[in-house]
Amino acid sequence: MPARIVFDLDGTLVHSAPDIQAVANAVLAGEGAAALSLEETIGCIGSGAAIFVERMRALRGIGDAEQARLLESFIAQYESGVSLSTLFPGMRAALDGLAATGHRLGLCTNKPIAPTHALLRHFEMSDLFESVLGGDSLPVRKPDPEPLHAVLSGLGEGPALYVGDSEVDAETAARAGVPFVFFTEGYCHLPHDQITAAARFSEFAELPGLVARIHAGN
Ligand SMILES: O=C(O)COP(=O)(O)O
Ligand SMILES: [Mg+2]
Repeated sequence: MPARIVFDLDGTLVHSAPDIQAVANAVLAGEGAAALSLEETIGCIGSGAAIFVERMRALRGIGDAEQARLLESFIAQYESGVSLSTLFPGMRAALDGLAATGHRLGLCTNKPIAPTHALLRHFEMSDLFESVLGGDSLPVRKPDPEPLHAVLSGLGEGPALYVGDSEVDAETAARAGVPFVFFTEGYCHLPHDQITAAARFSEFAELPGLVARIHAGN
């Protein structure tokens, strides 16, 4: 039976941290603050742009009074940050294969919707997803289950799965009552044995088999 398969974006489909790092460092340079390493950047990703900027400020000792101004500057530059991002190996082939099998694909990310669409356009992936929501599309964002429910409603009926890379995604899926599939090569902030998942994978070539197995109930 065709399933509704919803994906996270940053750290799941796309290694986008180098672009986010570049935008963050442009903002920090304007403040005369030291640049973030890639590792520090990854530690700030997962809960959307406002939390990213809060964590970035905390790392560099920049006070709360600067939040609104720095967030505005970060958002203004975010859409242009696509050229340093790369697709996780085998991702496109796996998703094309799932779509060709009749599964309906959606995207539920905490990245704001404008840079989300910019990244999808850059990688010519917009047509893959029938339903797409970003971190600023609704009044609430992940780990609130509402965005995942809303993306799933856009995909009609059928069994559902959420595929993501972080503790935020695992919590979202659990709260939505949707089985979680954990991609282990992304930006998770917890030890992987603390992530509850119906299945986990490190290579996209494994994903179509996992989807078939989960829906066969074994
Ligand atoms: O932008 C973020 O902080 C996280 O984005 P994601 O939900 O696609 O991982
Ligand atoms: Mg992610």
